Order: sequence, then structure tokens, then C-alpha cells
Amino acid sequence: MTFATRLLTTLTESGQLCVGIDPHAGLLATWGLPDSAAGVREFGLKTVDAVAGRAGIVKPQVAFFERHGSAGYAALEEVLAAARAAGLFVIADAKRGDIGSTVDAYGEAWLSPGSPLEADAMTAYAYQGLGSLRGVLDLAEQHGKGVIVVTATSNPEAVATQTAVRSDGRTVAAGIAAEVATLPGTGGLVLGATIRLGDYGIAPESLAGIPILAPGFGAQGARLADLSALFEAAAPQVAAHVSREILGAGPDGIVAAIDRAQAELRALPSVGGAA
Ligand SMILES: O=c1ccn([C@@H]2O[C@H](COP(=O)(O)O)[C@@H](O)[C@H]2O)c(=O)[nH]1
Repeated sequence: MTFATRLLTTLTESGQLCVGIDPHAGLLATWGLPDSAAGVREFGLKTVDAVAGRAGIVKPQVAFFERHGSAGYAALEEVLAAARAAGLFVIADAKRGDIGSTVDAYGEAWLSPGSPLEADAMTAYAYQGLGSLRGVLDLAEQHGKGVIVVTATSNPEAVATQTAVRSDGRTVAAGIAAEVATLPGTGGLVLGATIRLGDYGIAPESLAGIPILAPGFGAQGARLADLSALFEAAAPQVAAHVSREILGAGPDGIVAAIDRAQAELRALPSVGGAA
């Protein structure tokens, strides 16, 4: 089964929430955990426990584990393995990109079956050309995994770069989206929930069948209740990502926070809720 089929099926069967695993120093303190590799390990494993059976997707943010060096990576390996063992769809937010021969190695790290860092999908940059990701896309296709390409991000600083017009007349973001659309099954898009797709020249109807990872809900200001209005025809393909807003509820409140977010998403008409 392809990555797209797997992720879109997960959205239908387990709801559209993707819970971030971002052990910020401040959140570790809220959780009563040390700002150390042991702390991020426990934070990650407890988050996996809370998500399992309540939502279908997690997105560990690699940076917060990397802060702790090799011990942080060991912690991340355990969190990834626990999430996959719990049946969760795991997106490693590693945001890698480089010339093809180098980016291939990133693909092997995050998408090879049996790799200590194995995930179901990874995030990647295509600013060196989507062709630079060819080897990773091939590897992903071989193993039913996915490459979610950073396209139009949730942070305001990115607008000038991502709306710049390429030599083919498309914005950078729309160009990437159109190229990823030629990779059905293996490619996905990062499209921030804080932006308007129209401002980037991206038509929701052009994204049919492509899984979308949408960060920006909660702490960055976007509202889950607006998902249908933001993504229109593409709304059912969206994994609505929330990290700080849910994790900030602490170890005693995280389950209720996940349930609340799921209920809010399930109530949306265009994503399978009330008509
Ligand atoms: O455009 C992007 C791409 C990635 N992110 C990542 O998503 C989460 C957002 O966390 P919140 O706490 O829910 O704001 C974080 O890991 C970012 O690195 C993004 O925000 N925007």
C-alpha cells in the first residue's frame, strides 16, 4: 500500500489530528521532567501512550531530541519505535535537503526498514530542486513510505521566499505543489494552516489525493474549526497538526486535550462529521 493510501486511510479511520512530539525546554518543566535526554525520552514515550487509541498520527520534531546529542538521538529511536509499535503513523519532522547523493543518506536514515530511526514519512526541503529528492522518493515508494515536502510554511518570515515567482511563472510554493502532484502515492505537502493557499497561487482542487501536513493550529493561531474553510476541497486530505496547544496541558491533561481536538475535527462537515 502506498504512503498516500496509508495516511489518507488513517485520517478517515482515526481522525485528522496529528499530535506533535516537541519536547521544548519549557514544556519539559511543565511536565516535571529534566531538560535532558532522559527527559525528552520520557516526554516522548508518555505522549505516545496518550495518543495511542485516541488519534492516528504523531510527528516527533527531531530538533528537540537533537539538542541532547547522541543520547537525544537514542531517546528519539525509542520514541519512534514505541509509536510505530503502538500502530501510530509516524512522521519524522527532520526537514532534510541537499544534493541528491547526500539527501539519499537522509532517506536511508529515516525511511529504510530496520533503520534505528525508521519512520513512516519524513519532511524534506525541495529548494535544491525536487529532482534532488529523487532517490529518497524512490526509496519511499519501494517501502510504502512518504516524503512530505515543505511547500508553504506556517511562519510569516517565509512569505517573500515562497511567493517569489519562478522562471515557469509559478510561485515557489505552487511550483513545488505542482511537482509533488506528479508523484501520487509517495509525496505529500507541508502547507501551513496560518496561510491562505490563494496567496501562494495554490488551488485546493489541484491537490487531489495528496496528503497534506498542516502545522500552525493552536499556538501559532490557526483554529481547528477553520480547517474546512482553509483547505476547501483538500480539507479531507489534511493531517491537522497540533503540538504546544496539546502538550501544554501537561501529563495529566494531555488525554483530555487530544479528545477535545479530535471532537472539534470530527464535528467539521467537510471532513466526515455532521452534514
Ligand atoms: O511550516 C511549518 C512546518 C513545520 N512546523 C513544525 O510544526 C510544529 C508546530 O508546533 P506548534 O507547537 O503546534 O506550533 C513544530 O514542530 C514546527 O517545527 C511548523 O510549525 N510550520
